[in-house]
Amino acid sequence: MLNVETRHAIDPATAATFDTTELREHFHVSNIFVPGEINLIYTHYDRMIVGGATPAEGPLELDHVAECGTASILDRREMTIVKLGGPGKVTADAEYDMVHGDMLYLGMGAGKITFSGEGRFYIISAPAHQTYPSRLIKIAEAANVTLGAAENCNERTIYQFVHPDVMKSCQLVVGMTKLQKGSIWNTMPAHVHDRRMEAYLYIDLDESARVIHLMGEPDETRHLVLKNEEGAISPPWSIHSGAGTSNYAFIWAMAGDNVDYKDVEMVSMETLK
Ligand SMILES: O=C(O)C(=O)C[C@H](O)C(=O)CO
Ligand SMILES: [Zn+2]
Repeated sequence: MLNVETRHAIDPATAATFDTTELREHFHVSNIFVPGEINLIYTHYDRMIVGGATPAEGPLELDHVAECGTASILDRREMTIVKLGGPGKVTADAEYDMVHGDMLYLGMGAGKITFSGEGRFYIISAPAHQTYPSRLIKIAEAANVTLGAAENCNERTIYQFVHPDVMKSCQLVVGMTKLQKGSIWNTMPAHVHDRRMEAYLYIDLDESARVIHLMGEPDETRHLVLKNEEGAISPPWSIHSGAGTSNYAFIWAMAGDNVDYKDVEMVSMETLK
């Protein structure tokens, strides 16, 4: 069963008027992993799609998505699939066996996608203009950078999977950030990047743990309280940062005008409100 929800783009002045329910309606990503279902959110931020596939009784197929207006979803798109939980398999232009934390890049034209096996598959897709080779990327093959310090509670390693230092893609830049035990802050100091939107999915949290995700323009911030395997859609004008009640990991994914991870505007602590 395929469900697709459309999220229209919200401007910062409108977002500043939202109450908690409205903020969550527009920016919160939840309930994407439902056994036997593929659930997609088609955003109008760089037309990024985020979603989940959770095979239960048998394999799930992703092919025609009416919102994309093509015969098959990857006819004019690229995709990254992240494996969460038990092992599983993706079949598209080839067969890919995946374990927790693996990322699979599927290039434009890779065809119908079949998900099978255990656990959940996190799906990220953006429009593409040419075909780059599909590739299964293990964490050991990702570029990585360690940032922060234990005394600032933000010691973390940023693993860059779909990134120019590792492989070519059209728009997608995707990775996973893992916080050390005792560290709770991601992306603080915060940044924005008007050239690219971003989506976060928080993972590896205990049932009772939460991340207070910060969003909004730097001088007009709001928050979303998120649990395990929930996320946030970050418009290009918004900061995306968070503090957890424990350490955690998260998957970040961007699409937009460039694939330059370092092309960001840092936000000074004086600006944050
Ligand atoms: O912990 C961090 O800092 C991040 O992982 C930041 C994200 O990768 C990001 O926002 C990329 O633009
Ligand atoms: Zn960012």
